[in-house]
Amino acid sequence: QRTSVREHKMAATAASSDNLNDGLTLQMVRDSLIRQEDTIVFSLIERARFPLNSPAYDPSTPGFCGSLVEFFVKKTEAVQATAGRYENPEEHPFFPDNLPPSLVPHFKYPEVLHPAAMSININKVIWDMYFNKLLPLFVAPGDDGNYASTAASDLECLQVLSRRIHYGKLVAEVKFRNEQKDYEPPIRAQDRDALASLLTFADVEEAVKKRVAKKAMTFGQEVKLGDNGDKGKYKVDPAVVSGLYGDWVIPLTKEVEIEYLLRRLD
Ligand SMILES: C=C(O[C@@H]1C=C(C(=O)O)C=C[C@H]1O)C(=O)O
Repeated sequence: QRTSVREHKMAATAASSDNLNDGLTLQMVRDSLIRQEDTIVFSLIERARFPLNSPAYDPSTPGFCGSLVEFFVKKTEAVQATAGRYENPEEHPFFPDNLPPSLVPHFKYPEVLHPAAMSININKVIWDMYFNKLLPLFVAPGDDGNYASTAASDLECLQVLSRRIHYGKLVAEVKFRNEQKDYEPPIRAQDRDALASLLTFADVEEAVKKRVAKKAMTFGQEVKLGDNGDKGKYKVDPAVVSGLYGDWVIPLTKEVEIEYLLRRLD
């Protein structure tokens, strides 16, 4: 389901099409982002099976020291940390404080990124965007009592969005390597705006927004035998998905790219 740096590297070795020492190309990174769109759209569709279920977000749920969702995410992240999830540089916890250590044998992930990448985690912003802005746009109001399944679905959405957005580190690394001479002056000047315009490809962004809307139509239609289903009725509104990308996913990915580049010469 996931395309990791390791898979990119294996593909790169097979294709041997590039002279970078680990063979990573912007096209490979973009192909992974495109694949991740499928997972994101499906996760939103899964979450939309449940209504809002606001008791899951009540910050004063007795016995939980925070909301049920917070409790669920913290406990799940602790289990996943023990199983080694956050040893992978592509994974970022939402509650990084006091996570237990991994108990699985150390795997040597390829060192593609500058070490400063480790200090970048914008999951607080992603959490706030997801619960306060996005969720009310694509789930129906109401309460069906399925709070644990709702929390599990929320965590899935949060993790896939976080992975996509933090992939900006890899995007930035490849762009930096491809055009080092252009990137160095604004990095030395710590000039965010200049970096933002260097790394922006408006045509790619437009294509991403159109494609995710199309994926929401394709994956979110009612599939029926014998007729063409309910035309125009989708499990998640395609406009909400392209809005999610245009308003948050793309800008936050670029924010990660900029944060990474600012530290790239440290
Ligand atoms: C991720 C990239 O960087 C920027 C962000 C994009 C995105 O988040 O989809 C698309 C184009 C660029 O403006 C990229 O160039 O692919």
